[in-house]
Amino acid sequence: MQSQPTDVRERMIVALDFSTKKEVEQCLQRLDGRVRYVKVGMELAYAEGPAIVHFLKEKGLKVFLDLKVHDIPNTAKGAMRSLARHGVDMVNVHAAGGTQMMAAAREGLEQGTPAGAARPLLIAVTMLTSTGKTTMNQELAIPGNVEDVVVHYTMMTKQAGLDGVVASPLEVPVIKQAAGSSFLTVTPGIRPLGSDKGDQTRITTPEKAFQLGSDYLVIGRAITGAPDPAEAWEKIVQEAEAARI
Ligand SMILES: O=c1ccn([C@@H]2O[C@H](COP(=O)(O)O)[C@@H](O)[C@H]2O)c(=O)[nH]1
Repeated sequence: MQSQPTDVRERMIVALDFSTKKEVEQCLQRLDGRVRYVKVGMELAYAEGPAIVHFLKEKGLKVFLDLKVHDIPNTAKGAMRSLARHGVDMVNVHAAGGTQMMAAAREGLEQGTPAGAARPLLIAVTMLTSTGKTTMNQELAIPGNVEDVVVHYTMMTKQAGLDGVVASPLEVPVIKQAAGSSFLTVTPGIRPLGSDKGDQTRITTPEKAFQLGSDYLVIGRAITGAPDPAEAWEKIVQEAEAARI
């Protein structure tokens, strides 16, 4: 099992939700060497392909390739085998694909990891942070509380041999209680005080997310959409450090 880095800067993953390499370059320039871990999601990966991952790795950044694989086990396995070749640090699947699919994904990732290289971390999305109880109950037809479903998916994920889960920071205490403190939690839904909630539902502030025990915070628009991204980054770091996280 993995342990979290001690420096908060290494635990902040900036979501590069852009559609061109140029926008990525501009954003990194404005962050002026601060960022250490970035997330490449579907928008950027589909637009720029694997070259964008190699570009970011050459800059010395850690890369979470957030493609949320969700398919039959054989296809998920093949997808992970291919993704492993690109030298990323973290990849993911949807836990809703089931235990068999997640175990197959892990197998594919192991097969595709080049000899001598470390296998990328493999985590599973529990319930998207944009989803609230009403949507989960009525549209997805999943009864109960979001927290209980997140814990259920977490235990499936652990059983399948993955390294951790994606969830809201609000669920981190129950995840750690159920799966153990070393089971990784990667948490989007981060909103500094006064920032726009947008399409997210299960949110909290960066400071609170650290206090709740999130291993990694995924932060997109609060940094990339700020008038001064470097200032937004520094404010989060300073607040975390002031709270002695
Ligand atoms: O449950 C999930 C899973 C992934 N995400 C991703 O995180 C970022 C969040 O961006 P913000 O701008 O900070 O809202 C985004 O790339 C999502 O695809 C998530 O939000 N929730």
